[in-house]
Amino acid sequence: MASDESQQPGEGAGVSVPLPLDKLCFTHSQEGQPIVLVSTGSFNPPTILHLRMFELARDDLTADGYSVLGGYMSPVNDAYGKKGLLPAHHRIAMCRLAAADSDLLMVDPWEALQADFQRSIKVLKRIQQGVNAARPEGMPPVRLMLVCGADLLESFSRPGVWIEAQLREIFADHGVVCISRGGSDARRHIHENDLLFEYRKSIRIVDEWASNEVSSTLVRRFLSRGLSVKYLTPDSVIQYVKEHKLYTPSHSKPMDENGAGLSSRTSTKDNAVERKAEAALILTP
Ligand SMILES: Nc1ncnc2c1ncn2[C@@H]1O[C@H](COP(=O)(O)OP(=O)(O)OP(=O)(O)O)[C@@H](O)[C@H]1O
Ligand SMILES: NC(=O)c1ccc[n+]([C@@H]2O[C@H](COP(=O)(O)O)[C@@H](O)[C@H]2O)c1
Repeated sequence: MASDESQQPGEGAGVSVPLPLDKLCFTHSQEGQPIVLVSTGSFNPPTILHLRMFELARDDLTADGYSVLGGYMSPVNDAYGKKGLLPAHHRIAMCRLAAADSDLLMVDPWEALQADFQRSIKVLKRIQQGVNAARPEGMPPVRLMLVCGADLLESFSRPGVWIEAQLREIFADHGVVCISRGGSDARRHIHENDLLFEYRKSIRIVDEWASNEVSSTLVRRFLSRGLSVKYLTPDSVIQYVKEHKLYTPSHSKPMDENGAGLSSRTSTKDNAVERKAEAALILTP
């Protein structure tokens, strides 16, 4: 299905960003259909559960004969405007630190560096193009799958949040790996929603049997109260947070303090200028 197919890898509405490819394990491709995983989100900050999602998804797909070549975290654009969202350069830096120890995870800063909010389908298409352009000759096309928690799956049926045609494209062309999460019943949600039910075969539900109550909200709350977050997020992220004095009570104020709108999905001019200035720095891993 068509969606920005004309867009070249690394090219968006704003800053051109190379796709990191260093951890992609192209040699796995002989073992099964090649898959690359992508998770979009705030990652504010990344937690161990964000990292776990990729491990769970890889195990589940591998057990069914797929070959997972790598994975990407794509931090959301500042214009998403979620309350307390730190500027993208901090979230990109923390995601990179969190991904450093992973054998499959990379961070694609493209979405965060664009002039405006980007729909997830665009992120999937961009990474799909970049990965396939780099794949060795003779390898079958690599499929990009969206990895998410059950709460994100629930948002698919929230009016005005997603575009139905794009959801159909995500299901039909990519597929979703949905990780169970306390408070969300993914199976029931699929049963109760006609669109999700229609595409139920494109949604893999993976149960996390270890306790997974950790969220970025919890980590931010602990940090703003001066409490320990050790074992909830990697030590390198904790170090970064300390060095940059993030998630102190002043950082937890709504986004306008940081230069972006609260809930409108458009960025200010100042934000765009700042983002361009930061881009050179961010593009260097
Ligand atoms: N504990 C978890 N279990 C399953 N999925 C999770 C978990 N934490 C995050 N995710 C998933 O990771 C993706 C990115 O999430 P996000 O950055 O919004 O984290 P979050 O912890 O939900 O954030 P916040 O608490 O700030 O709302 C989403 O698909 C979300 O569902
Ligand atoms: N239509 C869309 O493509 C769409 C809608 C809502 C959220 N999203 C993405 O889902 C993620 C949700 O992140 P949070 O769970 O932190 O709100 C973000 O990366 C956001 O870009 C995409």
